Amino acid sequence: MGRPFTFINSAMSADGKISTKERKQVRISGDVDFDRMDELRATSDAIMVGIGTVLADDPSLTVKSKSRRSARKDNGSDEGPIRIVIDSKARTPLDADIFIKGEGKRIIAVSGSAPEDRVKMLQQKALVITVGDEQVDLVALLKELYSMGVKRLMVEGGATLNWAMLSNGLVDEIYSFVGNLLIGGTCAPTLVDGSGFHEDDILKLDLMSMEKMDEGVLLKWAVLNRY
Ligand SMILES: NC(=O)c1ccc[n+]([C@@H]2O[C@H](COP(=O)([O-])OP(=O)(O)OC[C@H]3O[C@@H](n4cnc5c(N)ncnc54)[C@H](O)[C@@H]3O)[C@@H](O)[C@H]2O)c1
Ligand SMILES: Nc1nc(=O)c(N)c(NC[C@H](O)[C@H](O)[C@H](O)COP(=O)(O)O)[nH]1
Repeated sequence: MGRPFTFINSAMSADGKISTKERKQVRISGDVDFDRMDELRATSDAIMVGIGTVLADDPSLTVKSKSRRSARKDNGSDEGPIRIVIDSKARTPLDADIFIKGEGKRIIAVSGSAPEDRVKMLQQKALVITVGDEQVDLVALLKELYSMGVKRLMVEGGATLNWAMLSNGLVDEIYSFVGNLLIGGTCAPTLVDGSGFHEDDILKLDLMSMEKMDEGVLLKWAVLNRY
């Protein structure tokens, strides 16, 4: 059984950071890049983020453009893609914007270590999928999403989830907007955090395109040696 075509979309500073050392959000994208992100959301079957991003940014993960929402509904889809949180311990707040804003299905992926009472509460708001013992088993989850009809999956970070998806060979392409700012900070999250690749298995990319956008540059990469 297959898995969805999966791409990471992210914005990072010129020094590779995706937020500050306190994990505070920084506006990196310009208007054109935010609109490009909106188009990607509108043309994806599902959008996935990690719980760290939900707790730090409380993103709605909604499609902002009314015409894009209408086009989805004209095609018989919900106005927004399925919104998925990778949340081992079921920590997604019940008043998170992904529950309050926009239409469309929500999925919370938890692991077997998630407290039963938290799982039960989240089941009022979303489809809860339990997969994995301590952390969410992303390989198994993507297979299940594919069987549910998710053929095109957008991953919007953050740093740790990007690492997990890439190190499991689950990412086909990376679209990275590099903004005209420097964030600095040893502890500031980067595009890919996690435990890092060993020098013998560094992940290789193929540059698909590069274009000036807003005050920065949009880089599109194909991920090699993926599964
Ligand atoms: N600039 C951007 O494009 C962008 C996009 C998204 C997030 N961010 C920033 O990134 C930061 C959040 O990144 P982060 O790394 O703290 O959190 P994250 O969003 O990457 O979530 C990681 C968490 O997901 C959970 N998880 C469950 N199963 C997992 C698995 N198999 N592998 C890995 N994690 C698993 C763990 O609790 C883990 O800590 C925030 O500061 C946010 O502002 C920036
Ligand atoms: N693409 C992008 N450019 C940025 O400059 C920036 N700071 C983020 N940060 C990721 C963040 O989690 C969400 O992209 C925003 O919070 C959007 O929020 P919505 O989902 O639209 O509510 N993402």
